[in-house]
Formats: sequence, C-alpha cells, structure tokens
Amino acid sequence: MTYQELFASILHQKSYLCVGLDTDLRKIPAHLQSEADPVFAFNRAIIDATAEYCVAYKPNIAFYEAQGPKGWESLRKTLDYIPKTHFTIADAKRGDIGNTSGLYARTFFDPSSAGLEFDSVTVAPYMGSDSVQPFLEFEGKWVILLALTSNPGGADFQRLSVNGKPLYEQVLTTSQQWAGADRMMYVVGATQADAFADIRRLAPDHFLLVPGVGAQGGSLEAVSRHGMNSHCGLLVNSARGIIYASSGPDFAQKARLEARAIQQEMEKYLDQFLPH
Ligand SMILES: O=c1ccn([C@@H]2O[C@H](COP(=O)(O)O)[C@@H](O)[C@H]2O)c(=O)[nH]1
Repeated sequence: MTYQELFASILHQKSYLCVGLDTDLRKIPAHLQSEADPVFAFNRAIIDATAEYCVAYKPNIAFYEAQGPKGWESLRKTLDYIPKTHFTIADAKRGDIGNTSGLYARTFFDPSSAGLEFDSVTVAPYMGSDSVQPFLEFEGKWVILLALTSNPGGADFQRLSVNGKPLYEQVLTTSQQWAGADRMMYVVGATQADAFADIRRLAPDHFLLVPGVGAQGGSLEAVSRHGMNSHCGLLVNSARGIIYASSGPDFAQKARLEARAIQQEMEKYLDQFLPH
C-alpha cells in the first residue's frame, strides 16, 4: 500500500485506528478454547467486528511465536483473513547484521519464504543503516522504525543526549537518509505527548505508528492535536482496550463498540486538525 493509498483509506474510513491483534491464548473466551485454532477463531471474529472502523491491523509477533509452529500457522491464517483494503503491520521489532536482517525481511515480506506478506515490519534502529537496508530492498514495503517508545524504560537510552540532542532525534534525522516518508514510518508512543511537536518538526511528512492509547493511558486527543499532518500521518494502535473489552461470549460485540467509539473520536479530530 502506498502513502497516498493509506491516506485515501483514512479519509474513506474516517479513521486512523490500527487494531492490535495481541492474541493471548490464555485470554481467549472459554467458548472458543475447543476450536481447532482458537487464536484464529478469535482473530477472525475481532476482524469481522472491527474492520469497518479501522484502517490497519498489527499482530504483535511475540503472541504467535510463543505458541510455536501452531502460532505461526494462526498468524498466517489471520494475515490471509485481513481485508486487502487494510494496512498490515508485523510488530516484530527486528534488526541485525545485514545478512540476518535479510532473512527477517524475507520472513515478513516474501510469501514464498514463511507464507506471510505484510505491508510493513517494525525494526529497531540500534544496529544502524546496514541492519535496516535489507528491509528496504523489498519494493513497496514499509519499515517502521522505533523512535520514541511508549514504555517508561524507553527514556533509558532514547532520551539520552547525543551531541546535545536526544538520541531519538538522531534516529529521526539520520534514518531519513535511508528512505523517505513513502517507505518509512516511526513508532512514537502516545505516552510521549510532550515530544510530538519536536518530532513533527523533524519528520513533518512521515506517518507515525502510535501505540499507548487505551491500556497504557496515552491521550488520543493530544496525539491527534500535536501529531496530525496534512495527510493525517498517524496510525494509532489499540490492542487490549479493544480485543479484551469483554472476556465473555460477547467479546466481539464489545470489541466492535470500543473500535467504533475510537473511530467516532477520530472522525472528530480529522475534522478539527486535518488541514483543509
Ligand atoms: O513503543 C511501543 C512499541 C510497541 N508497542 C506495542 O503496541 C502494542 C500496545 O498494546 P496495548 O494493549 O494497546 O497497550 C503492543 O503490541 C506493544 O508491544 C508498544 O506498546 N509501545
């Protein structure tokens, strides 16, 4: 999916919601546990319930890897089930020396490798340009680079001063030499509202993947006010707040209501903050 197609999808859906498919087998409602593939059965119901309110889905790969081969199969079926109109993110936080990164890239981008073809993958920038480059060799695919993460420990390194500037600012400026806003996004936590204005100064056109609303307490209003650009430029993720809105047989119905409430708030912010 291109930058313009993603923006068109946001305008069409009146939403920049990304639903996090962080599906933990232990949290799946009892009535689904007897299914042949409870994780896929759960995800299918969540996708059916939320697709009209979101533009993207982000399975966090840890939740699937933890289940071994069965988990990878659930992930593959889930990815196949997501409507092609929706942007897909493998939240894998990969990155290694070049030849190893190349295999990570094949895993998530080349369907002849592991049977998966995501639109994008999250990548840790710590190992530098040659660790990111192999992901960019897949034309039309996106790298989503960790910049300023939502967790408290993110400050341990990301806010350290390097040449008088926080390290995350160096990540934003240096990485723009590797790819433009049409191939690269940045992860910025919703819990980091104070940094959004600076980030927008350094990366005015890029999409930001913003986790941390919902269960982590970040403010959708603050993110939208300070983070929106002329192409929206935001994909705001919520996982637990949507997919575990209920642990009973009505889990999908409750997930739908949560997603709809977020979409309605986003529609308001698109009217308010998107330059016309
Ligand atoms: O800085 C980051 C980067 C990634 N994440 C991931 O996003 C979701 C958040 O889930 P919630 O349940 O909505 O809190 C999860 O997959 C994280 O691993 C993040 O939270 N912060």
